[in-house]
Amino acid sequence: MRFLPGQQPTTDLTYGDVFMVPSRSDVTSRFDVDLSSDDGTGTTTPIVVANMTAVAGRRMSETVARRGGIAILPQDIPVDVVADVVADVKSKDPVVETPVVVTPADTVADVLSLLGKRSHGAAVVVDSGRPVGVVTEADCTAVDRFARVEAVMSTDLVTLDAQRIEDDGLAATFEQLHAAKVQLAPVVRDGVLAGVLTRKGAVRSTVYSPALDAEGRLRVGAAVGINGDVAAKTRDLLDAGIDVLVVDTAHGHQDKMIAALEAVRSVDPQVPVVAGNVVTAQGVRDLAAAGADILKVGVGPGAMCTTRMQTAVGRPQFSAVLECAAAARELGKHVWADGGVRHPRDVALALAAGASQVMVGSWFAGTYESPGDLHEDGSGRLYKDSFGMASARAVAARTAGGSAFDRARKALYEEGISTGKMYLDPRRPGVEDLLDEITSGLRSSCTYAGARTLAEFAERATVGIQSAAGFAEGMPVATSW
Ligand SMILES: NC(=O)C1=CN([C@@H]2O[C@H](COP(=O)(O)OP(=O)(O)OC[C@H]3O[C@@H](n4cnc5c(N)ncnc54)[C@H](OP(=O)(O)O)[C@@H]3O)[C@@H](O)[C@H]2O)C=CC1
Ligand SMILES: Nc1nc2c(ncn2[C@@H]2O[C@H](COP(=O)(O)O)[C@@H](O)[C@H]2O)c(=O)[nH]1
Ligand SMILES: [K+]
Repeated sequence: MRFLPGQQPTTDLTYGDVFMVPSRSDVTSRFDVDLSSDDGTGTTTPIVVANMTAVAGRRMSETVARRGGIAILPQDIPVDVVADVVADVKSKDPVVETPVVVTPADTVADVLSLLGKRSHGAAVVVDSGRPVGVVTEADCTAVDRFARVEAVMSTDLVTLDAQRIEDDGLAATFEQLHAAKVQLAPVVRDGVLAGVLTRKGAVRSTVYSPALDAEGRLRVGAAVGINGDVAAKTRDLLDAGIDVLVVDTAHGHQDKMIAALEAVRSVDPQVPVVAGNVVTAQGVRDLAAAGADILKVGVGPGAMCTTRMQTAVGRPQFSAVLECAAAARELGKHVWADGGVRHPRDVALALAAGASQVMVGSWFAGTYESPGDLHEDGSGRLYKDSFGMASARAVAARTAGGSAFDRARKALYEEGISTGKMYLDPRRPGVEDLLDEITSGLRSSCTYAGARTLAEFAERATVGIQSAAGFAEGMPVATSW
């Protein structure tokens, strides 16, 4: 990446401070851009779901890996639960999606409480393993909430055979759904429900490639903190089958992190080890020397984060990524840009600055696939609760096993908000909708720069510095001014 001629920055910059100019390009289609990362994590979409309790769980992990990204399960989740989630994610099909399933005897209230778990807008009704109907939210309106599913479901079913999907291909399957005027259909194998395929899912599976391990199963990562028996926890996580290990703490450039990395290396992990967070070249060098393959960059840009207000510590994220990526490149290492991503442009800028991937937290909290319960705010808008991993809420959960005295001491150090409210975008309520928005923006950014790969993008991108008015000019204007 280079700055426009004459524009060497004299101050640290964040995503909003910069823009990219187009360069002459011989990339004629956005579909020709390869978004795979080159950092050894096996992702084909450079998006990592942040290890936050309000964001990364089993549905998120499965859904994002199917579209080429990877989720990191938070350090606060007990290891046996991580093992269970990893096994579950790895049991999922890379193309056929996991449906919401109900039985004919369930109630409309049951359906309504479950529909928001996935983005399909429908549940499959199953009897003895076989699909017998489909029920949508529309089927559940203006009926008694205790009405049984069998009374409201539609039974003129279009089902897809798993083998035929493979034989005919996804484009033909899409046409079949289109001709039948349905948005989704249960997928069966020997008559038994194997999953569901939506029209959008069929299209997406032709545009994205899933992030798969050597055995063709979806990938998922997990985080470990720097306290306690780091080697033992690492061993347990590796035994659970994780594909990436993130060693995570707020202040990554500290001796305890270096000791934690030594503990991690002592168990000889055969998966990439990510460590952070840092924002300086020296932080990169020290953690790389201690054994990190990938450095996680970002102090204070996170939406749930109060570190900068509490401590004045941090660094505007674009400059932090730029400096850390340059230092990492010299060592043959990589960086992940972690936090502060609110628009697709931020992802493009982080990658232009040299990150191999971008970590997204709070933005993804506001989706059907995040772990939280769906709430309605009284005006009809849907939202989910989000909270920082250093918030009082998370600290209380993390220290639950400690003595009351220790918990009271820890509670003094709150560096995150406990009460974030992340609204679902009615036009993009699912995480795949956000991935579509991000990756289409990013593919387009790459063609503007004349890049076919992310490595070419980081090399070719030309960046300028803008005023607040420059940034505002780029905003769409939906009503007259
Ligand atoms: N990217 C960011 O800007 C930030 C991210 N977070 C996230 O919150 C989660 C919890 O992290 P964390 O608070 O580190 O908790 P951890 O449970 O990982 O513990 C941090 C350890 O580091 C010690 N420590 C020393 N200096 C600091 C410091 N300035 N800030 C925090 N700990 C320090 C603590 O000791 P002692 O308690 O005795 O001081 C403790 O032993 C992580 O997921 C982290 O990524 C949190 C804040 C900022
Ligand atoms: N200072 C804090 N940082 C936090 C906290 N919880 C998470 N984080 C960091 O934010 C990113 C995600 O950023 P986002 O803008 O996408 O939400 C995450 O990966 C952590 O590094 C916190 O409580 N305090
Ligand atoms: K912030």
